[in-house]
Amino acid sequence: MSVHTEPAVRVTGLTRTYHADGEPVHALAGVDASFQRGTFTAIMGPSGSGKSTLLQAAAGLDRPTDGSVWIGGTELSRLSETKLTELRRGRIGFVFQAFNLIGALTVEENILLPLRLAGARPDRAWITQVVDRVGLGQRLRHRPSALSGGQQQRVAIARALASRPEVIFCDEPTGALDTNTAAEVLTLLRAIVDEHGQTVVMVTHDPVAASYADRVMVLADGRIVHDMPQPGADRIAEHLATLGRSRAVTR
Ligand SMILES: Nc1ncnc2c1ncn2[C@@H]1O[C@H](COP(=O)(O)OP(=O)(O)OP(=O)(O)O)[C@@H](O)[C@H]1O
Repeated sequence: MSVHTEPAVRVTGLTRTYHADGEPVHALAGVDASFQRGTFTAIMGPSGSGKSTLLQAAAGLDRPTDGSVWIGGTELSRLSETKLTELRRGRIGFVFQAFNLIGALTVEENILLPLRLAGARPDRAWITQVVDRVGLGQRLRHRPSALSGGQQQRVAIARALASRPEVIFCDEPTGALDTNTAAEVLTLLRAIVDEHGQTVVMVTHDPVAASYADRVMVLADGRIVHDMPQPGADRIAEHLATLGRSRAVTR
């Protein structure tokens, strides 16, 4: 497979079984998916359908029970914990709903932290571009507590971009933001894909947030039940409602 055409992320036969009170819970029941470079995918589905589990496994934060995860040409299950940590720091960005910034560090220190932990020298030209893109040039010396929620999430996005990762995973990145601030953050994610060719995979419950993506994948009971090119917020909402009705009938 050519280096240029291989997907940024590929998962095959991905299975994750938890055990709760001795009973198996099949959070992922065999998921196959590829995420091409320079694309923005939204992952949706009812609560408990396996969205976060898929994201965590694809990002190497959790080891699947079975199946494979590829980041570019690297298969994660073959890596030692040390190599997996290195890969996460250098080749993957992660944006959380709760921002997860370090309160004692400045905005600039937060953005550079993953590079420092990796012992990597920051690419100053790239960092300047990222800071400009997220609009935080005047805030670099501030602490996160002095910023609004939207600004804090933009710091988290800059931090995720600092190492020029192959993919950025976002778990409900706008879940804690009001509508206008959410729109700013989603516009930024869209621009990162369009202007920098980044790959973004985002879990969201919000059809409007998903309408910023190129593709919408819907999970139910640990499986992909819809995988569609951007259908628009109204059709996304219809698909989710249909799913809710059919699940209600089958239970
Ligand atoms: N650590 C765990 N131990 C046991 N079961 C778990 C664990 N983590 C997740 N699960 C179960 O796995 C299933 C999938 O969970 P997951 O968090 O991936 O769903 P989700 O689609 O992200 O849900 P939500 O939209 O509510 O965040 C659920 O049934 C959940 O209860």
